[in-house]
Amino acid sequence: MQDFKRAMRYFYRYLKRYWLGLGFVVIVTILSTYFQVKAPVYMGQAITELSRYLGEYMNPATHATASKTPFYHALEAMMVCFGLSAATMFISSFISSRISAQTSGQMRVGLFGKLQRMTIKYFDTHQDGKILSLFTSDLDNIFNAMNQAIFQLLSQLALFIGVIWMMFGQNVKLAWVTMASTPLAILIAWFVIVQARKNINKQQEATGEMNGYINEQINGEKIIITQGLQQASIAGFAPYNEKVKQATFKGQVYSGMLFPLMQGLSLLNLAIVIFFGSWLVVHDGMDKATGLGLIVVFVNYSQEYYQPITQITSIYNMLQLAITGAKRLSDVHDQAEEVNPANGHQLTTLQTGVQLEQVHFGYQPDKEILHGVDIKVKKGEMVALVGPTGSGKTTIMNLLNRFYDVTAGAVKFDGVDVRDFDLQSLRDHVGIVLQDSVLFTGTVADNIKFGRPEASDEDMIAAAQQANIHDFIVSLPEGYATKVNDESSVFSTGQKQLLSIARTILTNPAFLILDEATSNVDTVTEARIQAAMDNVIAGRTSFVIAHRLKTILGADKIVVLKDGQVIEEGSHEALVAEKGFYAELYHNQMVFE
Ligand SMILES: Nc1ncnc2c1ncn2[C@@H]1O[C@H](COP(=O)(O)OP(=O)(O)OP(=O)(O)O)[C@@H](O)[C@H]1O
Repeated sequence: MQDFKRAMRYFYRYLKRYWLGLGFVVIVTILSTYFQVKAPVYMGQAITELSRYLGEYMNPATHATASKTPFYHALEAMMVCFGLSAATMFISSFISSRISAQTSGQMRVGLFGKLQRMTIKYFDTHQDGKILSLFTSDLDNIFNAMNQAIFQLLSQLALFIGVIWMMFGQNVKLAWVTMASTPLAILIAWFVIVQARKNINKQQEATGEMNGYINEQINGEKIIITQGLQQASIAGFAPYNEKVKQATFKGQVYSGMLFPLMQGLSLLNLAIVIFFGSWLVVHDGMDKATGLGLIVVFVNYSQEYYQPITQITSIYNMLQLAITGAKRLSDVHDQAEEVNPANGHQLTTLQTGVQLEQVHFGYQPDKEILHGVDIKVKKGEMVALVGPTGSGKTTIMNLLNRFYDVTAGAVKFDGVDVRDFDLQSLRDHVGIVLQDSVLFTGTVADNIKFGRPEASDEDMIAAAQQANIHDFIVSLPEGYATKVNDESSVFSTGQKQLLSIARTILTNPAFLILDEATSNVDTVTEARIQAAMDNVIAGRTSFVIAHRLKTILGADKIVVLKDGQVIEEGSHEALVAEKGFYAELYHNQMVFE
C-alpha cells in the first residue's frame, strides 16, 4: 500500500499539469462508451423492426402498408453510434498518447536532472546497471502503462459500468442472468493472473541474474581469454539461461491461458443468455419481434460485458510493473541532493591555502575511516599524500572537493569551511585529475574544452601543449576534430590521462587535486605525464595522491597516512632521515623499480 501511495504521488507530480487534457480524455471516453453501449439498443430495435416488417409483409391484410422505414432508421442510428464511438475513441486515445509521451519525456528529464544534483554517495552505493535500468526499464514500463494500460483501464471501466447500466435499463432479469457468472470469471482471471505474475517475477529475477553474469564475463573477457576459460564461461552461462527459459515458459503458459479461458467463459455465458432470453420471451408474454430484438441486444451486451473483465486483468501486470517503476523513481526523487548553502561564499581565488582540521569521517556512521586528520597546504605549495592501500587517501580527496561532508572537524579554504561556499564556485576553482580518465562522446576539442566550452582555440592548444599531447593530436588525420567514442577510440590510457590533464589546465583551477595519474602506463608515457603534471602544478596550490614515490620527490611537503591517521609529515629528505614508515616505503620501492 505504501508503494502504491508513493507511485501515485509520483504520477500526480507529473500528471497534475495535464489535468485539463486528462479531464477531456475522461469525458470523451465516457462519451465514446455511451455510443458503444447505445449501439446494441439500436441493433435490437433494427431486428425488432425487421421482424415486424416481415410479419406485416407476409400478412395479406397489412402487406400494402408494411414499411421498412423504422428498420432503416434504427440501422442508421446504430451506424451513427458505432461511428461516433470509434471517432471519440480515436480522439481520446490520441490525446492520452500525447499526454503520456510528453509526461514520460518530462519524467526522463526530471530523472536525469535529479541524478545530476545527487551526492556522490548515491553513485558510490548504487551499481551503474541499476541506475541505467531506471531509464531503460522503469521509465519504459511507466510509459507503456500510461500509453496503453491507463487508457484501457479508463475505457474498460467506463464500458463495464455503461453495459451494466444499459442492461438494467433494457431488462432487469436478463441483466442478472448476464452478470451471474461474474464471480467465477473474476476468480479464474485472478488465479491465472497471480500465477502469471509469480512466474514473470521469477523470469525477471532470473534475467537479472543472467545479465549480471553476462556483465561480469564481458568485463573479465581479457582474463577469460588469457586463461583459456572460454568453455568454462559458456558452461557457467547454461544454468542461468535454463532458469530464464523455464520461468519464461511457465509465465507465458499462464499469460496465454487468460484469453482462451475468458473467451470460453464468455461464449458459455452467451449460450446461457440466449437460452434464458428465449425462455423469457416465451414466458413473459413478450411480442416475438420485441423479444427477438432483446435477445440480440443481450447477445451484444454479454460479449461487451466480458471484454472489460478480460482486458483489465490482462493489463494488471503492466500496471503492476508501472507502479513498481514509479515507486522506484519516487525513491530516487526523495534521495538527498548536494547541499548548497543559501548565499554561500564565493571562492574567487585562493589567498592563503587549504586546510584539514581534526577531520573525522566515515562512509557509514559506525565505521570511521579518518580519525582526526590535520593537513595544511599553503598557497602555491605542492603537498603529496602517501600511504598504504585503504589508508584513506582517496577519502581525503573526496572531502576536499566536498563529495562528502566531514563527520567532525572541518575542511577549510582560506580559513572558510567548505560547507559555507557556494558549491559551483568551489568546484569552479578546484581541478581534479582522477586515476581513470574519462573521455566523453564528441571531438578531442570538445573533450579538452569540456569544463570551459567558451575557451578559445588558442587557449585549448596552449593547454594541450602544456599537457604534452598537442603533437599527438595534430598527428591525427583530423587533429582536434577527431571523434572520440568507444568503438574507434584511438587513445591509450596514457593519452587519455594527458587529455584529461589538458582539460584541467584549461579550466585554470586555483587548487589542484591529482589522484595518482601515472598508474598503468609505460615508462616513456609516464615521463610525459610527469612532465605534464609538473606543468599543471607549477605556480598552483596542489594536492597529489601518489603511489610511486619518485613522482613526488619535489613536493614541498609529504604527508604519510596510515589507517586514517597522519603518522609522518615533512620533506622527502627529512622523512628519509627520520627512518620511519616513509623511509621504509621509499626504500622498498627503490628496490623494486
Ligand atoms: N564509497 C565508500 N563506501 C564505503 N567505504 C568506502 C568507500 N570508499 C572507500 N571506502 C573505505 O574507506 C577506506 C579508505 O579507502 P580509500 O579509497 O580512501 O583508500 P586509499 O588510501 O585511497 O586506497 P588506495 O591506495 O587503494 O586507492 C577503505 O577501507 C575503503 O574500504
